[in-house]
Amino acid sequence: MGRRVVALATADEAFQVIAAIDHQQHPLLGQDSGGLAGCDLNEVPLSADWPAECDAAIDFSLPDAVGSAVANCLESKTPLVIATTGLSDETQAAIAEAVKQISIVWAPSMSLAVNLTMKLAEQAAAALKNVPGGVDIEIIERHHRYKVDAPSGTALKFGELIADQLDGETKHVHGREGETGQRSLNEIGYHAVRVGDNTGEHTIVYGMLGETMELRVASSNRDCYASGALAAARWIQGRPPALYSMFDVLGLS
Ligand SMILES: NC(=O)C1=CN([C@@H]2O[C@H](COP(=O)(O)OP(=O)(O)OC[C@H]3O[C@@H](n4cnc5c(N)ncnc54)[C@H](OP(=O)(O)O)[C@@H]3O)[C@@H](O)[C@H]2O)C=CC1
Ligand SMILES: O=C(O)C1=N[C@H](C(=O)O)C[C@H](O)C1
Repeated sequence: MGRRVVALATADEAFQVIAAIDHQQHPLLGQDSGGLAGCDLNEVPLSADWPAECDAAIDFSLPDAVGSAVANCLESKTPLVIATTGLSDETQAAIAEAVKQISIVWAPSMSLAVNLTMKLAEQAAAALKNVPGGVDIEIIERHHRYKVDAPSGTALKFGELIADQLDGETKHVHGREGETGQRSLNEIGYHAVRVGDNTGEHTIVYGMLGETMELRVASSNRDCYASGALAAARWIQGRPPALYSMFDVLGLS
């Protein structure tokens, strides 16, 4: 994702890439980040050091690395866009503390289509929850074989938003195996498929007695996430310290 953010930012006059950051041991440190991203050389070498100041930072990294991005942005008072998924409770607590001083956009999907589908999924859950016979809601996500967290942050967010629309307590069930017994009506099922180079696909199934409805959103490359993160970096300029979501950025709140 870092490569696509650098490539799209380089191609857009509204942005100037001033740093490209990876960890201390990365074998490509020192190489031109434009070259690594497959675009024009930009004389910004891949580095482990954060700049003293910049207008905004975008984090697509690993769950364990997000804490250091938050700490660095706090030090330089830099607005931060966090796209990394699978964050620990500790990192989430660090974000909650940081937003007292800096503005942060945090979302499991930067894609416009995904965020719009989340709104439709909420609406569908609210409309179908009292249907005669009940509705079974299952979330199926597909991603590339390299993905390290499951289910996707996006699938978890879909589940959270849908659960908020349902009555009573929702059980979140991850996969099924063996003698599971009959499905209860108060659960949301999650299924994480890992296949090839799939760049991200989510299907929300609403199964009723007599008919089934599905909402599906799929990317064909990863630029929807990179361009969404850049839009968030632009949107966050001048915002007061707070935790924002892509719903805020996209005007979907
Ligand atoms: N919100 C959204 O729209 C999207 C979110 N994502 C999420 O973004 C994250 C990154 O995805 P992706 O780009 O595919 O993952 P990659 O593994 O391809 O890239 C992560 C990069 O972060 C580097 N890294 C590791 N530790 C640190 C550190 N301490 N500081 C800086 N960089 C570090 C890794 O280095 P090394 O390779 O050496 O480990 C690697 O280069 C995932 O959590 C993914 O789920 C992905 C797409 C969209
Ligand atoms: O790792 C990925 O690729 C993606 N991760 C995000 C997630 O976990 O939801 C977003 C997107 O689906 C791509």
